[in-house]
Amino acid sequence: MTPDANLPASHPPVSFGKVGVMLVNLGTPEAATPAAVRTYLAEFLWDRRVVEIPRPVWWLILHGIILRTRPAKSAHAYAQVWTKDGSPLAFHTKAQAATLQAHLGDGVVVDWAMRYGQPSIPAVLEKMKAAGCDRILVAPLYPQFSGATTASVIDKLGEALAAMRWQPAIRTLPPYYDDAAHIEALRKDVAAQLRALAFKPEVLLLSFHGMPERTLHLGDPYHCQCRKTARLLGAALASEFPDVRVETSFQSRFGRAKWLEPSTEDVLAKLAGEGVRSLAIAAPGFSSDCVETLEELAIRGREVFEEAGGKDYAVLECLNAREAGMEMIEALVRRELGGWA
Ligand SMILES: C=CC1=C(C)c2cc3[nH]c(cc4nc(cc5[nH]c(cc1n2)c(C)c5CCC(=O)O)C(CCC(=O)O)=C4C)c(C)c3C=C
Ligand SMILES: [Fe+2]
Ligand SMILES: [Fe+2]
Repeated sequence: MTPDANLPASHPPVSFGKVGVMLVNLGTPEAATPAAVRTYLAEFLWDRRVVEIPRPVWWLILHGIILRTRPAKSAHAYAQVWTKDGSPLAFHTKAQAATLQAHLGDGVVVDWAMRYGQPSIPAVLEKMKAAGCDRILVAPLYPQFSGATTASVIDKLGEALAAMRWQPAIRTLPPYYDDAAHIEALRKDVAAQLRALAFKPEVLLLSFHGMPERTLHLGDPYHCQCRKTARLLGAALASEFPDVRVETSFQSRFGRAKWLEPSTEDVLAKLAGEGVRSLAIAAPGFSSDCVETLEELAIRGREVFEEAGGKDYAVLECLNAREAGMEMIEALVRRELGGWA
């Protein structure tokens, strides 16, 4: 459709007809400094989907305690994994979008956004609209659904759409925790990395990000979806690695409430204490490496395992923008675009 010659000069450009795909991940600080981490955490931890404590009480705890202490500690963790291209999470998400763009070709506009911080979902939505997109697939890059992650992306999207006069048609990518394409991508990628290790691990630990346990009792499917991913991946790996025992755990505990168990830290110490000497760890709940895999698992996890008597320890890479993961994302996206592109 061509712009209407009778439009007043003040009218924004009007063009239609393209399809957009927006990959969305969590978000990350702009720099590995306490100030930048504070800004990031202030937005992230104020989200009602993330912390469900009533607001006035939570404001006092967040601003009175957490934002005074945690930024320095977290900035130290980020500083250990920061790259010349910035935060690993942003770096990998950007690479995934570029690779997907190359796979899908110029007929589709691919971009990436972050739930917290930049590039924001509203800004990318406006950018896609300006590029002529009138149909947009929003793909939260979380295999397992949780209120704190997937639903929060949809909240932000709804908020952005509510502020737009003319808006595109929207589809969202469903969780893909048990999708055959996802399990096969994980199997291929994990198997290749296990084969390349200098040692044969006795245990493959699948570590997922944790959630407060009460969210499970309130009906959040996250825990069950993590368990199913782990069961399917374990079964898929069994024929090539019959002697590797697969275990599951939950990492990154935050706050005082009870979180999903068993905790990754406890499992690492327990396994080493029971005599396990060699262990590989994978994080199939993260679509890309980030501070939680590169610092918490690769640095602190190793310390826990070695201090408890473990010897050989390896953290496998997430799917990132490598072939197996990108083929899977492409397949899921193409399926969702059916009839659109
Ligand atoms: C993969 C799924 C994730 C779930 C579920 C999740 C829940 C969740 N997280 C916090 C608190 C923090 N998470 C932090 C980092 C972080 N979390 C995820 C993913 C999930 N979080 C990712 C990918 C990252 C890495 C971001 C990066 O920049 O690399 C952090 C910040 C780091 C720190 O200070 O430890 C916090 C805080 C809660 C409270 C929660 C569920 C309620
Ligand atoms: Fe988190
Ligand atoms: Fe963490």
